[in-house]
Amino acid sequence: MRASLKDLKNAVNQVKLLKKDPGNEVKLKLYALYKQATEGPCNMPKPGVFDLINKAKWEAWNALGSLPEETARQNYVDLVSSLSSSSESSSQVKPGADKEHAGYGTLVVTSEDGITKIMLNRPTRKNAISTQMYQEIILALKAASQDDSAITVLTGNGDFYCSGNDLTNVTDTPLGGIEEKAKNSTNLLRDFVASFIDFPKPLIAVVNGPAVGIAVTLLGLFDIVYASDRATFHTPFSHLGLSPEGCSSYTFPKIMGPTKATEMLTFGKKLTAREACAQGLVTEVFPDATFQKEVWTRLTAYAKLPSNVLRISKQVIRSMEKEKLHSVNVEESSIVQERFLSKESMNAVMNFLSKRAKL
Ligand SMILES: CCCCCCC/C=C/C(=O)SCCNC(=O)CCNC(=O)[C@H](O)C(C)(C)COP(=O)(O)OP(=O)(O)OC[C@H]1O[C@@H](n2cnc3c(N)ncnc32)[C@H](O)[C@@H]1OP(=O)(O)O
Repeated sequence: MRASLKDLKNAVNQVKLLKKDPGNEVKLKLYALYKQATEGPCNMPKPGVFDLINKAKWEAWNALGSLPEETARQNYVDLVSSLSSSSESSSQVKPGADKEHAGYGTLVVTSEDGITKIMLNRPTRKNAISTQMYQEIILALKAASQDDSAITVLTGNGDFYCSGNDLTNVTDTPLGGIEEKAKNSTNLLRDFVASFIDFPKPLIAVVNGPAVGIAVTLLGLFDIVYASDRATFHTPFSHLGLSPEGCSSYTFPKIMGPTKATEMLTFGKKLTAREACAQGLVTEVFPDATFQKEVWTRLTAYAKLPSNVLRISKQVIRSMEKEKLHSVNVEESSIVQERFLSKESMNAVMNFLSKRAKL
């Protein structure tokens, strides 16, 4: 059942009773969701640069875009309920209770009911993957591969699933110059993709909104992909002077055939969720209004199956491909390293950054 207005009111009261201050970032998130749930999309003029607090509030609300009011209400209630349980669990850890894993700056990682959920948590940047986020996802997958959950889920916070590689990643050039930056970045890219290839349990993508770039290509390495009907799938590599990664040069032609894969990966054709489902990249599409409820109900049931059997089935289905996927990953990463240094790629990034600066 979706959260009602009464649930929202109760959750607002619950916030006042929290034992632990949830911190400014979470408070901003609560503010934005409340405004979206009660007033709809942000309709206020952007406050001036020196009005720091109101500007931060405005940005958090505005970042929710056209998120429907009922979804914002549900997200508010869910967030408060997770805060209440984590504030309880800090004083008394109940076996099997929702457990938030500490130590991540760009992710929220929780384990509950046999499911480890890794949520990308940079909603104001549309969950773009910063260098820190690449490193934290590698760590979170490593930890999830060893915990006692049956399945692992990757999803996004806010209105986007993920806007792909953070295009500002290239701006902090090390002493060794741009060549060293390209080498370090593509080593990280290779290790990041390898951690998906090697992940031993069922890995499920809950695609809550648009996905771009590497967030799309990686989907070929997931075991199930559920998408909201609001999600889109876009790989603008040629527009960025880049080449396909995430093993997509191998998985996409296998999944959808070489010509459809070429339209996406070479020509940057953006697919709707239904088109992506028809082409086999997405397992099932759900209406956005019921997406979270339907998906989590189903996953909770799946996670009750014996976890060792789920692991074994995944190995049986995927193990034959592993060696091939690793060699594709190494090859793709080395081509991306060259592309990073190309004029087309540098110009595309500079273009993006200068457009941002003018806003
Ligand atoms: C270290 C290893 C690296 C190896 C990887 C190499 C291979 C590359 C893989 C890729 O993923 S390529 C794809 C990269 N992604 C993009 O090109 C997307 C760029 N962003 C956009 O096109 C748009 O922002 C959007 C995602 C379509 C959203 O548009 P919308 O109008 O809804 O919101 P915005 O106002 O544009 O975004 C809000 C805020 O977020 C910033 N942002 C969004 N995406 C990124 C990003 N990928 N990198 C950095 N920043 C991003 C955007 O600039 C806005 O910031 P402010 O202007 O508010 O400061």
